[in-house]
Amino acid sequence: MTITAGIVGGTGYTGVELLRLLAGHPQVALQVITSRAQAGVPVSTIYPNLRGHIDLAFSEPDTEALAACDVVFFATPNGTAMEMAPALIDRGVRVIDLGADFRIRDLSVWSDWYGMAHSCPALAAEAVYGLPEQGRDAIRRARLVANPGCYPTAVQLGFLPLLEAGLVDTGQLVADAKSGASGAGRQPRQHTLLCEAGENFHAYGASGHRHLPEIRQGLEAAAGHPVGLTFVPHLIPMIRGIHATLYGRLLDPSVDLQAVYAARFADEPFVDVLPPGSHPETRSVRGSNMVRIAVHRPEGGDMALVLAVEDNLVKGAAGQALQNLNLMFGLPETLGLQGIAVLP
Ligand SMILES: NC(=O)C1=CN([C@@H]2O[C@H](COP(=O)(O)OP(=O)(O)OC[C@H]3O[C@@H](n4cnc5c(N)ncnc54)[C@H](OP(=O)(O)O)[C@@H]3O)[C@@H](O)[C@H]2O)C=CC1
Ligand SMILES: CC(=O)N[C@@H](CCC(=O)OP(=O)(O)O)C(=O)O
Repeated sequence: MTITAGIVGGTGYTGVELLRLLAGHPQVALQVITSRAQAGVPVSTIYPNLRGHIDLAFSEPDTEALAACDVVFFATPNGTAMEMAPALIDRGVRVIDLGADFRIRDLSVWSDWYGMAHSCPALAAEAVYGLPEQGRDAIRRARLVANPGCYPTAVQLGFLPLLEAGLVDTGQLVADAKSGASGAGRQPRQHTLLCEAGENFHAYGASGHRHLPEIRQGLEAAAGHPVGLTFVPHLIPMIRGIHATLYGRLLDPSVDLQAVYAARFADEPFVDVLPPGSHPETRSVRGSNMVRIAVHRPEGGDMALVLAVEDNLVKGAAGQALQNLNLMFGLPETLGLQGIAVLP
């Protein structure tokens, strides 16, 4: 079986990462790749790493061409997929949105954070949140998958075992997360210039970031009740990678956290629970779809401390999107995703 795929927004960092991964997937044939600014230009002219692997040129987004695909990925700014997805889904195309248009169930919350009205509420209600480790059966059946954000993937996976088993005070969760600059996308912006981001380190969005409601929604589903979460993102001077440091006050400090995490993720191909005492490094997942997690219980307190690392462009975006495609089309979940991280 060959699945035909299209990508809307192929020149951004998540789009090109998707191209790299699809080029190595044995059962997906890329048929359409769009960019308005680069229409007509061969993909390999912009991204020479794909020379000899992707023999296509960028084209203008065109519903007719995209409707001939089995699946279409949107790697576009927020607000684009919700305009184009309904026509494709009506034509029987399955859609995976790497942006945030379909991630939040409460559309008034979505509008507050994303600053626009939602143009297709019925589809938003139908969309399935694409975090396989929390609900892969619904993803298998989905016509429309909302691929999680990069921070939400690391933070939710890190907290899930604690919340599902009711082990922590869910009123006071803390997620302190650091991202490389590729998380801000390829559009030139002052704060990601080398001279601004290099040799520099700072928090941002400390009073509120748009990933807060997305993370909270997933954690509340895991806990079964409302949770209190403080989420503080930071920009660190590297290109790829997210490191999340998560804190939760244990209700029973004698619990064996290592055993809880090992059991919860034992059958997950893309979550690696490290041995006791480990400190995961972002480079241990660079270019791979793996999340590596270590759990600690620091001396002198009752805090559960979880360290989680991922590549924001792979498990945090394009890799997870391909994992979702595999589920949606009944393929082995790991197909095309078993590349080993690049280190150093
Ligand atoms: N960077 C990251 O780590 C992560 C990003 N994401 C999300 O993935 C999405 C893409 O991110 P990223 O790759 O960084 O994005 P970029 O902003 O770097 O790229 C955007 C792409 O979308 C295309 N595009 C822009 N506007 C439109 C439009 N109106 N219609 C059709 N195509 C359009 C652009 O091409 P052109 O303008 O030439 O058409 C370009 O190819 C975003 O929603 C982002 O929030 C999710 C997880 C992680
Ligand atoms: C470092 C950095 O700037 N990261 C981005 C988040 C990454 C992202 O693109 O998230 P969405 O998919 O939800 O848009 C930010 O904080 O805005």
